[in-house]
Amino acid sequence: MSQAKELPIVVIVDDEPEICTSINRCLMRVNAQVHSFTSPRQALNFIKEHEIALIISDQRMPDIDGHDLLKQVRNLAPQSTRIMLSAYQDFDDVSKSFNEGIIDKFISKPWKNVDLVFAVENAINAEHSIESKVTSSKPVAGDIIGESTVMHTLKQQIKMAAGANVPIFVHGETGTGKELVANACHKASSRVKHPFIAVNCANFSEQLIDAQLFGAVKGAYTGAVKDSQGIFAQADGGTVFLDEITTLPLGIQAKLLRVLQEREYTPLGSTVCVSFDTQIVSASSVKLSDAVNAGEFREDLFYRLNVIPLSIAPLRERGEDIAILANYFLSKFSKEQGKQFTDFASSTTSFMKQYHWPGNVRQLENTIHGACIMHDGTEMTREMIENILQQHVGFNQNESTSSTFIENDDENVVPLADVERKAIESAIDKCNGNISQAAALLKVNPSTIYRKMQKW
Ligand SMILES: Nc1ncnc2c1ncn2[C@@H]1O[C@H](COP(=O)(O)OP(=O)(O)OP(=O)(O)O)[C@@H](O)[C@H]1O
Repeated sequence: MSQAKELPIVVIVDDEPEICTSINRCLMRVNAQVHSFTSPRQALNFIKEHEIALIISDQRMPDIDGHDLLKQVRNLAPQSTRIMLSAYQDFDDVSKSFNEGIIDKFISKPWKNVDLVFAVENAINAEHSIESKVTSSKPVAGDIIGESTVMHTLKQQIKMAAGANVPIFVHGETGTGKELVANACHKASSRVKHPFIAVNCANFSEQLIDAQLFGAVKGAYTGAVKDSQGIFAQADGGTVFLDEITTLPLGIQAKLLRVLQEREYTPLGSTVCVSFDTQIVSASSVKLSDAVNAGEFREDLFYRLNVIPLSIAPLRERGEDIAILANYFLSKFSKEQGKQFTDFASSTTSFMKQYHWPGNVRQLENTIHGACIMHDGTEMTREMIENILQQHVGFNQNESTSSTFIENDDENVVPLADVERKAIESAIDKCNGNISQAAALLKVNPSTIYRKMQKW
């Protein structure tokens, strides 16, 4: 066999010959044989005769569209990596193709060459290092623990969203792992070697968040004693994670919209425009659409940021993940604390599966951490967990019909919002009204409490 034949085969399909040519040019430095087709039918005929490693297809084509083409390729060459090129407005269709296992990744048009090369090289390297490639085992979103169907779907969506180079919005209750997901999107993209910088929008006044994001020149506001670089500049080439985006003051919402539209910003007090290249991931525990309806968030900014929406289910809705996460945290903290814990008593596991976890994974993590510090033994009992919950959120061991449990009897079910409110109010009471201390007890940001109080 000649050297050329051993190179992995990459197929490009786009009805526009210029697009084929520019992808070809972009992949010139990739170690692969690249074949391009303007006709999906010709591409299929080629694929029937050759073992391909990867296919990049346009989404909208006359005759056979990208979805149908890649579906056929999945059947003909299930081991191949399938990338769809798409204008992001078609995200719903792309998402469907993805969930059906038809595509592995999508890249928006116009694409960045670095993203395309990164995706192709990754796929080819994976292909070469693992004889039989299993798509779901690619090392993406690896830090996210969870085997439930919803978490599998989320991990797939992260793989797809990373590198698409359009804004991603992550929604989930407090402590569900929004920052973790944002970071996974960063790590799975070609921006991985550049910084990932997170900023909690709720922690600042309008002026400070402006300076924090876009920088400020000396004297722009009281306290600006020297020029400062904003997060957009610091994260250049990487990712900016804007947490609790709905708390952004309206003035900054307007500025952010302009910045995203024009791809440049002006530091506070300056007249010089600065262009930037960063991926934007934003997140909120409030649905963006709800914030828009409540008049707290600009609708035009909503459309800009919500291009790829990712949603994380609350922990209580993914029972099988509770045991997996709990075991992971037990082994981690037991080791860290020099303890002997190796397992949970079976009653502990069923207790943890029944509990509502209003603070989600963060609360589970902190509870097990606390139990590892405060208790000893080889098996972690239900009492140890209850004891920590009692200290943190005033959980009452004697209340058999405790509102913190998921009840089977519909009439006794207490809305989660009430459970959460009770936990927060009880923590605030314990701290004599000190929100920062209450937040520390609940292991959430003070901004989370302020936001919820505002809502009540
Ligand atoms: N699926 C998961 N696997 C492993 N750790 C997780 C997972 N989800 C969350 N965590 C852990 O839970 C904690 C909270 O996660 P994170 O800060 O990402 O949540 P969040 O939704 O951004 O919280 P907040 O709404 O308060 O900003 C972190 O320590 C994180 O590592």
